[in-house]
Amino acid sequence: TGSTRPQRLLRAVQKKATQGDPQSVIATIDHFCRHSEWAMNVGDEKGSILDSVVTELNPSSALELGTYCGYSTVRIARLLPPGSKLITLEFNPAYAAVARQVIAWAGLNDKVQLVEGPSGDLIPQMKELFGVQTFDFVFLDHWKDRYLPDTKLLEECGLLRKGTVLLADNVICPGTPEYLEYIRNSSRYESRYFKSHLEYTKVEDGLEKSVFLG
Ligand SMILES: O=C(NCc1cccc(CNc2ccc3[nH]ncc3c2)c1)c1cc(-c2ccc(F)cc2)cc(O)c1O
Ligand SMILES: [Mg+2]
Repeated sequence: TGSTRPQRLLRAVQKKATQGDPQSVIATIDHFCRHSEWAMNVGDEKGSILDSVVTELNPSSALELGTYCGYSTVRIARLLPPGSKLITLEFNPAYAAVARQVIAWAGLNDKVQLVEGPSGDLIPQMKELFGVQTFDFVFLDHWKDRYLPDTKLLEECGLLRKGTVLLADNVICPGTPEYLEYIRNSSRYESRYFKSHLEYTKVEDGLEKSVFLG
């Protein structure tokens, strides 16, 4: 029984990145994915767009759907102001186990709460389980056919407020057609597409930024 790709990614982080230095964790993962093994992290190009959206918003409460190895978790959490919280949901226990160690290596445990389970079950429990009122920022990067149902669930559970920003990865590749159709035609959102590339490739992909209007 050999190692998995997430485990090899984690080993690279623990070998090459500086403990407590989120930027070196990000750089190590990007190098690993570019020169050793591709992995489905948001990557450096789309990651810079993610950084600018988070920096401009300066969110106190943030939600990430789809942790994977924790790359975007680290990108987001490193930019959060003191006292703010990022809740990240991961369904796959093996991914969650790797992500916990990547987040710890980056020294971001006090800003991140990783919760294992499916978004469909956890979103309705956010208020009672985690004392969340509403989210200022949501990053969608989990199963692409869950983007739309989970966005509707966030609305129904009163977890969005006027001005909440949703940022969706992979709206071109692999693609989220139903989500794009809904969000771009809904009068309750103001959306903008940020053209980019699929992580570590020349294939087109992009991020859709949508502001909830209430
Ligand atoms: O599919 C993707 N990511 C989602 C994903 C995928 C697998 C497992 C999980 C398990 N995690 C999970 C699931 C359900 C969940 N519910 N609540 C939380 C939660 C968490 C999540 C993806 C694919 C590609 C891609 C691949 C190949 C290719 F050629 C081009 C592009 C690029 C990306 O950037 C991607 O993000
Ligand atoms: Mg993605």
